[in-house]
Amino acid sequence: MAEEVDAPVILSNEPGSFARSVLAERHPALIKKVRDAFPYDPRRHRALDALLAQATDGVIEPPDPDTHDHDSWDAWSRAYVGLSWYDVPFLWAESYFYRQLLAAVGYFGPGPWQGIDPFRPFKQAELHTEEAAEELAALDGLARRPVDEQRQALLLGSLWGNRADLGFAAGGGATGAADSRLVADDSALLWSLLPEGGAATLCLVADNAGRELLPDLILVDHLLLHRRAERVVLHVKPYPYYVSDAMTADVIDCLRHLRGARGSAAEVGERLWSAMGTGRLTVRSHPFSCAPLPYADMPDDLRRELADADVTVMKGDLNYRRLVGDRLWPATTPYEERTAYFPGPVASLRTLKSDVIVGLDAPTEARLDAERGRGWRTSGSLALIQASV
Ligand SMILES: O=P(O)(O)OC[C@@]1(O)O[C@H](CO)[C@@H](O)[C@@H]1O
Repeated sequence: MAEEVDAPVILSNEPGSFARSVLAERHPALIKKVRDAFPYDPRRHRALDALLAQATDGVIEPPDPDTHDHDSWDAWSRAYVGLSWYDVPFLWAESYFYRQLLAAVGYFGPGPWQGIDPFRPFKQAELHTEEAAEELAALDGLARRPVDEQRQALLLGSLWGNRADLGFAAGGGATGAADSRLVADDSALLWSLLPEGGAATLCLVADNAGRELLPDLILVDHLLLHRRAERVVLHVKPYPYYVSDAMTADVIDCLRHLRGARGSAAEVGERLWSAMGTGRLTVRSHPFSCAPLPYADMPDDLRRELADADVTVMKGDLNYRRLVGDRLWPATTPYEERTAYFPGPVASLRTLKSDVIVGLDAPTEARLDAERGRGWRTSGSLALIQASV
């Protein structure tokens, strides 16, 4: 969809910028981490080394002709092949990096490494942390609180769960900053879209696995149990992406983990397991979830599907960038304006981990700039709940 906009697209070539640090520091560190986490053969090592050289000092190479997604990536990369990774849109460069990393480790196969998620060890470790255990144990106390209070607490749990992003942690970002707060809170509008007994369909576009997906699933259970949603469609990624993004395997891991816990957490796990069996909870993995494109360019089948939902909730920073467009918008650009193309009501639950932000009022922006300098946009210590109908 062609759009008349003049906000600059985010590239990674500005010295000192957040985007540049992701390509120059985060991606090389990630290659090393993946290389060390598996006993890859010499061929995989060579492919990873080649990707490291290419992505840091080289130019963009075309996708391998033998891969299943060659045609899509060939079309998406035509304008960028031969250019420096730093001179193309940040969103595109990151997405292609993850796709090339998977190709390097043999994920797309055929071969012995086909389907082996290179990020799985890190996602698994997340599930078994002390913090994750404490969060599940806290559900027993929450179950004794009034239902409205539970619902709001679970919404905030799902929102702040977005800080548990392993790509972000690899870049040294805050994971539990003390100065956390919301810069926008449309939760009342969001709840008005999910009235009790309203037989709503909620589409939840998930972000990270592990410590973000657990609270997402716990929120979903609450909404199904208390009839704020009759049906929930959970969108996950079809392949490993942005380190810790959730796939179907990660949903299953979380459900098993919940069922194996004690008390309220185990009950949540049992209910969600049955909800998948009855179709009240469905998992979807649309190929567009890993496309290097904004949601404004979503294909018609996905558009139709999202149009059927009473509300779509987008989790996380990357979904936010794709929803409003990965550009340096004035922060006071209305969220409604940037999401006007969306086929139904949409909400964002996101901690702020990149330069993109819309929907702020001018005094809030001025206060944040004065109090925190420009770093507030990327530190992960602030969050927002935005919605438009
Ligand atoms: O979507 P998520 O998990 O909330 O965040 C993904 C993220 O860490 O990745 C990008 C850098 O790699 C940032 O834009 C963003 O903060």
